[in-house]
Amino acid sequence: MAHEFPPLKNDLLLRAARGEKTERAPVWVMRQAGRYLPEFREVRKSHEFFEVCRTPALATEVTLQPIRRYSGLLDASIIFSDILVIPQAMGMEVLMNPGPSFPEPLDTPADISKLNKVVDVEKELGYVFKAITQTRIALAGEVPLIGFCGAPWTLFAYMIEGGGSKFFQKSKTWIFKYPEESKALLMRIADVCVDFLVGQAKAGAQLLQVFDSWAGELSPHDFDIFSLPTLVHISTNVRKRLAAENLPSPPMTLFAKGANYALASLADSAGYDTLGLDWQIDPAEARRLVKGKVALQGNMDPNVLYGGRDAIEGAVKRICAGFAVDGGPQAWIANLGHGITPGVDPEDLRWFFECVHKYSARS
Ligand SMILES: O=C(O)CCc1c2[nH]c(c1CC(=O)O)Cc1[nH]c(c(CC(=O)O)c1CCC(=O)O)Cc1[nH]c(c(CC(=O)O)c1CCC(=O)O)Cc1[nH]c(c(CCC(=O)O)c1CC(=O)O)C2
Repeated sequence: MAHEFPPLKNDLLLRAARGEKTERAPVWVMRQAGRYLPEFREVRKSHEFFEVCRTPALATEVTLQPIRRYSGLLDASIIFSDILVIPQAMGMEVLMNPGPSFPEPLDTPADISKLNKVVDVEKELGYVFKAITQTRIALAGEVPLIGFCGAPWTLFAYMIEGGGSKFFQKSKTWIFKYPEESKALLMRIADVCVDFLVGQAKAGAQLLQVFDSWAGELSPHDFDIFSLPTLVHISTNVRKRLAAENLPSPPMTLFAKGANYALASLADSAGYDTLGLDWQIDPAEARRLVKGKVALQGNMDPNVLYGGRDAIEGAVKRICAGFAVDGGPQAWIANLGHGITPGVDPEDLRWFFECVHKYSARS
């Protein structure tokens, strides 16, 4: 069922994602609804993390917090959720204490039988769809709403490591010792990603972002074998499924953190409109590698936000100049190179937004 939503008043994000010239760069930041905001910490005092994700009224409230606080400065909202809701939907328990931890990670391929055989995404993750629809209504068209999911390789690593990891020894053991079983599991995760993103688009998400946060742990060779095919599977099938129902596909962004080695090939053939960049690549070099085939998003080091106003202004100025095409913003979404961290002063983030408005403006 298609929903009727209030008309969109600010489409800078969608125009930049389509590669268009814009009067200034649209800006948002990954993790913009979160712990650096006192109003978020207030909600978290009385509600567990996954309770916020699973309760549409709470997810809507925290998604809107940065939009309210930075009214007129932010050009996108992102639905409050987490990449780890997919492993939960596949039957795994995930705790947040305070970082993610899986009491029963997958140890060997025999453990794959513990996962749900069929994942009913509507039943398991329908709460995200409800939150998206409610948030679209509450946004009243002020800015577009982004939906997202984790990429198969990153989720696979979490499911096997049982949480964050420094050396990725267990997940690497899987791909090198059990490559066929690994590829099959990665594709199973990819199928859930497809259902999840299609559901988010139908619920009202206006752009979809896939987070391959641990792509940089793979060698270029192994990325091509264990991640890229699943990323192509997702972009191709999300569009196909929506087209089959005569629905438009929202623009899609891939953030493959640490995989700047793959930028040229991702721009060529991964099937995404925008590639998100971490801070380890120079903007002009990224532009050169993608040859105008995709839009770019990023890429200020999130820790610059701890450096004070002059440092922030200097970095934004440099980045705006680095991404500019013919002297102005085109096909660029300003963002950090990864999520904002909990200790940032919200007023310093406001300054970041103000600097982007100032230095990216087409003269
Ligand atoms: O330590 C980490 O950053 C990753 C581990 C972690 C995850 N969820 C988590 C934590 C604990 C924590 O943030 O402390 C747990 C988590 N997820 C989130 C929060 C809120 C916050 O950061 O203050 C939190 C902190 C929990 C809390 O409130 O106490 C929400 C979240 N996760 C995510 C998103 C999407 C986005 O980034 O915009 C969003 C929504 C943000 C929004 O609505 O504005 C995505 C996410 N979650 C996660 C990852 C994997 C990252 C990695 O492992 O390097 C990623 C993707 C990424 O950031 O690259 C896993």
